[in-house]
Amino acid sequence: MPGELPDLKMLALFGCGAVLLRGAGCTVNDLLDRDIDNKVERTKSRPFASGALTPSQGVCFLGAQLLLGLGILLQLNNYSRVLGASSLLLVFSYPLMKRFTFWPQAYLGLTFNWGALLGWAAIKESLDPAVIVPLYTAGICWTLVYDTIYAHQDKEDDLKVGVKSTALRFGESTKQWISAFGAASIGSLALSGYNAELAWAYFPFLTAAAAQLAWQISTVDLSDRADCNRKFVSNKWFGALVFSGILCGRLAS
Ligand SMILES: CC(C)=CCC/C(C)=C/COP(=O)(O)OP(=O)(O)O
Ligand SMILES: O=C(O)c1ccc(O)cc1
Ligand SMILES: [Mg+2]
Repeated sequence: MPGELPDLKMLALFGCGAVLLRGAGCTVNDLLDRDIDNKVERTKSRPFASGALTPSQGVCFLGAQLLLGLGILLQLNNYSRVLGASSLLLVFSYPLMKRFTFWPQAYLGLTFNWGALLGWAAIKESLDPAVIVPLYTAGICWTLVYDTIYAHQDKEDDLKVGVKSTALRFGESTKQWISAFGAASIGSLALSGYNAELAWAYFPFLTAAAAQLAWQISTVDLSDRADCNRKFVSNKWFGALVFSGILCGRLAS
């Protein structure tokens, strides 16, 4: 509702759900990647890659994560329960994509941003295409930016172990590609906010978020692993700016 704070119970449920599902995604990913991760310096000390945990212990842990996730999903409306459960198809198939396509980052985008659809559905019991299509698109384009930067950390190792990524696909043209995806993300966020009738206060935050994105893309040294990681992590600020913009755009409307 315009001029109101978001439902705090929903915010808490989605906060916990995001942490749980991201965790479950990491468990699946690290289980399926254990024979790749043990050949790569950055990942070889992970629990399954190093043998500290057995795959069956991993499956039990995954079961616990998914059960807790189910506890959250059951508190939402029926429409959202189906939508939320269907995200598991993406979560379970994501780790396989890096074996087949140079665009696993796009698939991670489809997976990671499912929550945007779910959030809308949980409140409205429907999906309004004018808002959620550009919102989901914006999330996918944003993921393509930060996960391509992330993948540049591993490009030499990935070549050795036969893993594909947009970092390898884009190569020397990475900055042009991610600039285009960054611009598409900002444009789509503007359209989504406009269609959701957010107040003017949303747009200064979106402008600041665009500046943050432009800063990371223009300053990242793609041949420096530490800098790639730093710029990847800096996306928490991009997320915080967009979130604050939505909040203020709603309060001021
Ligand atoms: C909800 C989901 C799908 C969560 C998974 C997130 C994740 C770990 C992505 C990176 O995979 P990666 O194999 O490219 O990265 P790394 O090399 O760090 O394992
Ligand atoms: O949650 C992670 O570990 C993660 C998320 C996004 C990425 O692009 C890479 C890793
Ligand atoms: Mg991996």
